[in-house]
Amino acid sequence: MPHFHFVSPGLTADGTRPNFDRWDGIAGMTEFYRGKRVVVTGCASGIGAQTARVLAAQGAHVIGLDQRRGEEATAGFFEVDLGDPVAVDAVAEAIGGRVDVLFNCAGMAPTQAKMAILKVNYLGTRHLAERIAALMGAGGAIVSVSSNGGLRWRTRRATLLDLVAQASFADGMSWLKRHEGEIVNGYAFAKEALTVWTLHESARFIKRGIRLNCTSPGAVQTPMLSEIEEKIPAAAIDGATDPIGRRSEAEEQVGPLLFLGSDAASYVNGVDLSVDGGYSAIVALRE
Ligand SMILES: NC(=O)c1ccc[n+]([C@@H]2O[C@H](COP(=O)([O-])OP(=O)(O)OC[C@H]3O[C@@H](n4cnc5c(N)ncnc54)[C@H](O)[C@@H]3O)[C@@H](O)[C@H]2O)c1
Repeated sequence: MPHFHFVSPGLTADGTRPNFDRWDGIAGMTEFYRGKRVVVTGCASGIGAQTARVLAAQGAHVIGLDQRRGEEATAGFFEVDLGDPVAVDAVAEAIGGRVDVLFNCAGMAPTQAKMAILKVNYLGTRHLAERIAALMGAGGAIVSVSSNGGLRWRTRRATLLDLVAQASFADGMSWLKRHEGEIVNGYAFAKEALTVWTLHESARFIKRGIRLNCTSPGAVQTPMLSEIEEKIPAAAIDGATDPIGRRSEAEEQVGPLLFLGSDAASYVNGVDLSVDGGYSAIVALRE
């Protein structure tokens, strides 16, 4: 059976350019996910739960992954700890078949232990993406939720590229253990690594017709932010909501994610899209 070679309805056979006979650009975005097989991590809560909900409403076949079950009803669900590469391999095997789009929304809060965060938010997320990419054909897309907590990746570019060059989960883990003492903020470093991995690997993935992009949200009102607020004063969090002057709702993160995963973004690759009300723009001009 010639499966795995997926041709997106809106793209040419090599998956890299719109088929203008059938393509209706941005107008087709709401129809894009109908019948698509989509994997969403972190589907039990917050941004992942909202992403899974909207995708299901748009007619996608949503396979949710999380370390625990949430209230969202996805067509399929796998319980998995993204910090466990053997479990990630088993889930990718169990998903099998063709996958059209992967949304990496799962993540651990900055309040958790440093090495656990690095393992889940970077190493495990990357490992899953590589495994799911093997189930995609030309026209596939991977969109990860990074963070504007990682917006200073340029200040550590060489170090982060060295980490990204570690080919396997185990190699990455050894690298992190060797450099543990130098990593001050595990959450920021993990998000910087995820962003740099996305930018770097996008050049490689696109040769297979798979686009790789990420979003960097600012403060989003989810259970994770409530957890953060128990340790960090609300005023410090709201300091990073400048200039829009309010926090994001989880739903407001979904549109940019769905856009990047769809054919409406067929020429968008290797992008870190800030979804933070303009905060990173201010920082970029200031620094
Ligand atoms: N909330 C914010 O302010 C904010 C800001 C920037 C980026 N982000 C990022 O957005 C993403 C979604 O976060 P959220 O705010 O919706 O948080 P959330 O806590 O509501 O949801 C995160 C989900 O990830 C799952 N998860 C955590 N560790 C896991 C593991 N080891 N294996 C499998 N699943 C795991 C959790 O069970 C949970 O369902 C995260 O990557 C987070 O870092 C959030």
